[in-house]
Amino acid sequence: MTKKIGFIGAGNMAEAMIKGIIDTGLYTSDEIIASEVYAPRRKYIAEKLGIEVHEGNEVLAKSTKFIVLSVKPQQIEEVLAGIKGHLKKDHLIMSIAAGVTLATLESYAPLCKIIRVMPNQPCMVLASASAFSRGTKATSEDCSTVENVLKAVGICYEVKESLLDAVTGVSGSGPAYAYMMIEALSDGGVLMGLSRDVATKLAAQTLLGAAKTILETGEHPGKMKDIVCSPGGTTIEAVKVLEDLGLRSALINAVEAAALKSAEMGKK
Ligand SMILES: NC(=O)C1=CN([C@@H]2O[C@H](COP(=O)(O)OP(=O)(O)OC[C@H]3O[C@@H](n4cnc5c(N)ncnc54)[C@H](O)[C@@H]3O)[C@@H](O)[C@H]2O)C=CC1
Ligand SMILES: O=C(O)[C@@H]1CCC=N1
Repeated sequence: MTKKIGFIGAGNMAEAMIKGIIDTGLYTSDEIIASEVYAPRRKYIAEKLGIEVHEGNEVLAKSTKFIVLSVKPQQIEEVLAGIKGHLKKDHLIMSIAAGVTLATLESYAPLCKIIRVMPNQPCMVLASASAFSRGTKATSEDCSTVENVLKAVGICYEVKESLLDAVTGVSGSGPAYAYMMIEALSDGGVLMGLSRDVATKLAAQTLLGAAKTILETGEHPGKMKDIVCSPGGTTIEAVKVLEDLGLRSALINAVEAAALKSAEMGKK
């Protein structure tokens, strides 16, 4: 057991998390191992992040006690079946797969301690929002191990497993909604004559600034919205358009749709 952490599946999320963990100094690149079936991806990750990347998952299971399952939900069963013989009771498995329940994970790896996490993609810039639930064998120390990783790359909360679907709808899938908003705001800026580059940077910084304001002041978003809306001014004209077109209900329905999909995936 020479490595501190191992990622099975070196895709987008694994890359984002590993980059965040290295950048923040929690683990060094030589303390991290990954396994990945796709050869060009192995080469890319090894070169970009300077970590050991293997084709098979067995080496990884033998090299570390802390395994992150970062493959797609549909691949979890096959991956765990493939390394079952190497999984011992001191292995801690952190799954980030959407919709795969603790009960399902525990049925695939009955000896192991398991924690189910819903992170989000901005872990690569140390600004992720995650939540986790512990399985029946996971100890408080295991939760701390997982929290150390999640807190190194952002904020995290422990929640009841039944709430992880809601977390998926808000923050797991949420970056996609925010990227769409940035893209659309930028389109609006271009429509009104700004260059694409300036419009995108202004839009992104505006979402970042609004988010920082809520997190740092703890103020209600509605109160801050009111402060921006001058009586008879420009913003309230735009707010009326957004209300007429249903921005709020579109977002509420989007969160519900993603959460329901996550719950549906958990029933399989
Ligand atoms: N993309 C996102 O923003 C988020 C994704 N998640 C969850 O994270 C997990 C990974 O998602 P992504 O990184 O987006 O997917 P991805 O498709 O980019 O990464 C999965 C990687 O696993 C590799 N792989 C497939 N089978 C394998 C096997 N048997 N052994 C080793 N490697 C194998 C694939 O080649 C691929 O590189 C999913 O379960 C998803 O539900 C959770 C939160 C956010
Ligand atoms: O779309 C998905 O299924 C994954 C889980 C949350 C974000 N991406």
